[in-house]
Amino acid sequence: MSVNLRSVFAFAKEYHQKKESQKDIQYGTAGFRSHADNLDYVMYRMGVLAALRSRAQASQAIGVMITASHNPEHDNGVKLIDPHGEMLEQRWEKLATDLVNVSDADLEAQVAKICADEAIDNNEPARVFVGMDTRYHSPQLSRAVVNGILALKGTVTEFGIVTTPMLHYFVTCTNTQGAYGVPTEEGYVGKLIAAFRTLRGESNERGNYRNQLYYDGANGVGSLKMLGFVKKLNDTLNVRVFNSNGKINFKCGADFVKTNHHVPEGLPEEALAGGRCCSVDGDADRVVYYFTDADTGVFHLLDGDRIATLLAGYLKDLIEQCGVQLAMGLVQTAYANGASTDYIVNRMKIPVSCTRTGVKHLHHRALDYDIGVYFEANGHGTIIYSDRAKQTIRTAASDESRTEAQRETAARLLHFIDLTNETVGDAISDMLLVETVLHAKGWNLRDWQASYTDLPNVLEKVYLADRNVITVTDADRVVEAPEGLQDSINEIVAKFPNGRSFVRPSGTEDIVRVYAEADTRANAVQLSFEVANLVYDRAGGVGSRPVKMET
Ligand SMILES: CC(=O)N[C@H]1[C@@H](OP(=O)(O)O)O[C@H](CO)[C@@H](O)[C@@H]1O
Ligand SMILES: [Mg+2]
Repeated sequence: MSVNLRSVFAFAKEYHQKKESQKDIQYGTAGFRSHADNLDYVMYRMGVLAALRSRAQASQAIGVMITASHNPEHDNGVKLIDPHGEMLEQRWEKLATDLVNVSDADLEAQVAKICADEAIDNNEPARVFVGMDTRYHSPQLSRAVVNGILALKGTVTEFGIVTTPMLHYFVTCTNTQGAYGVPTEEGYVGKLIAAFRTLRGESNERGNYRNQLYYDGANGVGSLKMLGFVKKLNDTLNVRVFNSNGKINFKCGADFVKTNHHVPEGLPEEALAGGRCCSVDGDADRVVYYFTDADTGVFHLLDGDRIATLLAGYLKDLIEQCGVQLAMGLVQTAYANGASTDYIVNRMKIPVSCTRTGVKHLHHRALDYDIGVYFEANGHGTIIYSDRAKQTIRTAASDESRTEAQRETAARLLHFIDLTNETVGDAISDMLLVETVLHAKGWNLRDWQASYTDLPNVLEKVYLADRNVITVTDADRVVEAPEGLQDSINEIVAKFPNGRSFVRPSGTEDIVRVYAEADTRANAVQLSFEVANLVYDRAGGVGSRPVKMET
């Protein structure tokens, strides 16, 4: 097989043209994201790049996921998945950005340059997996990706509509020759359900834990797939799925619930009486829990920080019980609530590190531990176990010198590992892990919430003429430019007890995010208001000034 690079250009010129007026875009926190109307040429070129990436990685399978996750319906996006199921290597993000931003006329030369720089032999096979979310424009964009792969004579496997974490899983299973599981939807569902059933044991209820969950599917692929799970779960877990047929992420889903601190629309009336609820996002890689107090009507959120503490605490107990020595650590971002960090370090005695925003950074850091638990506050995260950890636990499960209880605990840990989608944050897998721990402890959400009290916090958006005038360092916590801005933020923060605030340009939207937390809601709101206005003044704010949020 020989590849004529001219075909890449000819194909693009004929079917996937880039407009002259198209502005440059960047491979951001989670790939390219934009209005769906602007993405056809981006998709085509990402198909081309995925084929090149596969060849650069000894013809291993590469994933291309078409989704804009929690963004509104009119947006779409694309992200690439590397051979081990992780996000695309950062060096290649730059290649992706450059490839997307050249003109059609320069496309052939740009592809040739990547081939030369990366020593890619286009006679080698290229293997690419393609998946998409439920947005109505995803199938059309998927055609563009497939055409890009075919222009480079790659082999395409189309998985159709899948969650982002499912596609990561398929890539990993394939490149491990099945060691991680069977790379099909049945293989994925079967692995999770088998582990979940075993961990649940005989009884579906225990202590304060009730076998009823209300699940907001964000009108996306997460609801579609959950409905499939529900059939197979039988009564092991009663899940009532809602928001399965409307506009994606519209007044629902994990991002809406976390950002607005409010129940989603569509929540069944009965759930308001203290029912255990969760929301996933548009591509089902995030999950948050919540309940409404039946007596007071107050809404309580259990976010990604909370999920991290629940899972890490449970794992720590199991590890101690089975008497193995494994180093465990937790990874957060600057958006983690200060109270959660304090609880993990001082009460749970688990080391915590803080990385830049974006799961690729957290995942990378979590690899430093035998058992690395990482979660963003918004509910995106997972647990990864080193080969050493798996081997140690496997040995303990059959070690006759240990007590029977220790062996059983080790066996339980192995099922817990099987229930985890280690490749990336996975709303469904994470939800089943949370359900497993709550069931084991006999907890309702109030019991879970009692472990620590969140500091009141605010997350706000500020619109600037160019968000990139703000640059940050130290895991997003310190502003480098414009000069002097950080000093001014520090002066404001110092006025508030337990105050903390930072700003950074978003990697997924054309905005700057301001985060603030303090001892009271009123103080968090005031702190955020002052910092947002400071940023608006010093960094070129556009549109109306930031207003004060409700307290
Ligand atoms: C504050 C926040 O939640 N930021 C999100 C958001 O990134 P931004 O770069 O902040 O837009 O989307 C990312 C992708 O889903 C996610 O990883 C990240 O945590
Ligand atoms: Mg998502």
